[in-house]
Amino acid sequence: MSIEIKNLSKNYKSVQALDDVSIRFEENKIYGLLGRNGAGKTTLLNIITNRIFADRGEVFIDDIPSKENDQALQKVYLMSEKNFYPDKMKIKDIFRWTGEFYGKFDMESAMNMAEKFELSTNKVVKGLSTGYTSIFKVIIALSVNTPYVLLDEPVLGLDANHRDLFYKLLIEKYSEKPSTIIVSTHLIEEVSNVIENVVVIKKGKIIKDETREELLTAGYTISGSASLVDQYILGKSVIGLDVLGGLKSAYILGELEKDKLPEGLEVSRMDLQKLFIQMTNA
Ligand SMILES: Nc1ncnc2c1ncn2[C@@H]1O[C@H](COP(=O)(O)OP(=O)(O)OP(=O)(O)O)[C@@H](O)[C@H]1O
Repeated sequence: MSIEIKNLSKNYKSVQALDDVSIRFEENKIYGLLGRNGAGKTTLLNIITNRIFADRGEVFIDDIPSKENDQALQKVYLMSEKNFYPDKMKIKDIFRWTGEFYGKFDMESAMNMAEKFELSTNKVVKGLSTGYTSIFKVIIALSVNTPYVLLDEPVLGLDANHRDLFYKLLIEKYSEKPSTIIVSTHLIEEVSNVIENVVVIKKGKIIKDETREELLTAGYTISGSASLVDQYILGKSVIGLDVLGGLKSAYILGELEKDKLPEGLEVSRMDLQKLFIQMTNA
C-alpha cells in the first residue's frame, strides 16, 4: 500500500515545475514535503490528486494508476490553499457535503475539532478570516479518514496557539487511526516533531528522502564563547552561525568526534531549519 510516483515531469512554458520525480509515500507514515517557494510542492500534490496533469510519468495509488480513476482517487484527500467551496455555504453544510462524498468522514470528530478551534460552523465560507479558512479545511482533512491525506501549507495564517492545536490534533488523529499524511510546508522546525520522514524538493527535483533521525544525525550544533567556537570550527563544514550575547553557536555537518571536543563547548542536536536552508540554497 503506497502512493508511488514514477518519473513525473511537468512544465509550465519555460518553468520546469517537476523534473523526473520518482518517490514512494508508504502506508501509515507521516511525511514532511519541504521546499522553498516555487519548488514544486503544490504541483506534485495536484498531480497526485488529478487536479492537473503531468506531461510525463505516472502516479499509482495502491498499485492502481490514479489518472482519472475515481476508485484510486477516493483514497486520497488533498487540503489545498485553493478554496473550492461556494462562498455562501455554511461550514456545517460543507462538513455534511464532504461526508456524502467521503463515506468515512467523521462528523462528530469534525464538530469537536471546530469547538476546540472556536470555529462557528454556522458561518459561511466567505465570512471566515484567512486563519479560520485554513482551520475549517484542516478539520475536514483530519476527519475524512481516507488512507492518504495531503496537506498543502496547512498552517497558513494560523496563530501560534492554533498551530500548536493543529499539530496536537494531527498526532491524536494519527495515533487513533493511522493514515499516510503528507504535510507540505517550508517550516521544517515546526513540523519536525510530527514528521517521521522528510522529503525535500528543490527546483522540481527530490533532493532528499530520509527519516527525520537520519537528517538529525547529518550534523550537530556547538555552542560556547566566540573564541572557542571559532577555533573549533576551523576546517569543518559550517552551515550557519548565530551569536546571542556572548554565546556563539555553529551548525556543523559531519560526525562529532567526542574525544576532540574542547572543554567549555556544548553540543546539541542539528538545527533542521539551518540544514534545510543550506540544502535548498542555490
Ligand atoms: N499555473 C501555472 N502557470 C505557470 N507557472 C506555474 C503555474 N503553477 C505553478 N507554476 C510554477 O511552477 C513552479 C512550481 O510551483 P509550485 O506552486 O508547485 O511550487 P510550491 O513549492 O508549491 O511553492 P509555494 O511554496 O510558493 O506554494 C513555480 O516556479 C511556479 O511559479
